[in-house]
Amino acid sequence: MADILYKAMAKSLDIEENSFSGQLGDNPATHVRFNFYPPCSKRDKVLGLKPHSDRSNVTVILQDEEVEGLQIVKDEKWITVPAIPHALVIMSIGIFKSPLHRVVTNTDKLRISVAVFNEAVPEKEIGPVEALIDDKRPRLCRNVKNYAFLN
Ligand SMILES: O=C(O)CCC(=O)C(=O)O
Ligand SMILES: [Fe+2]
Repeated sequence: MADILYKAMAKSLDIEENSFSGQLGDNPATHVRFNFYPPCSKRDKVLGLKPHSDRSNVTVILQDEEVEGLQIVKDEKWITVPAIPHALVIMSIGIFKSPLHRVVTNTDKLRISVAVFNEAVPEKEIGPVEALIDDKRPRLCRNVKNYAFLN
């Protein structure tokens, strides 16, 4: 699925279809995290997951269909991502922003989510796609290997 997303992202930027997937190679690393948030009586004091950005190239989240909790920062405010049945939340880095996000707790309902992280294997060097760099949009970071260890 990540490959389909990388290709769609490249297409939307009008660059060669394999610009992102080509960099990650044939076998990018996929990690899956199952999150379980028990009900919490101190909702105002306890977070399910503290504010963070994912280090992956793309994160796909299957949220609990009934219980909201995921929030992202937009215009310096926390906004709740709606829980839409069967919909996936997709986060990325770079031009497609990786929002700072957190999970708030719920007083009487537990919440479950599944996050799938797709990223380059450590020995693969990744960096900004050359076709996206120009005078108006200069390179913002160097190429890196062992990306996971830098985080
Ligand atoms: O539970 C969620 O909706 C988000 C989980 C998350 O951000 C993560 O596992 O990195
Ligand atoms: Fe996350």
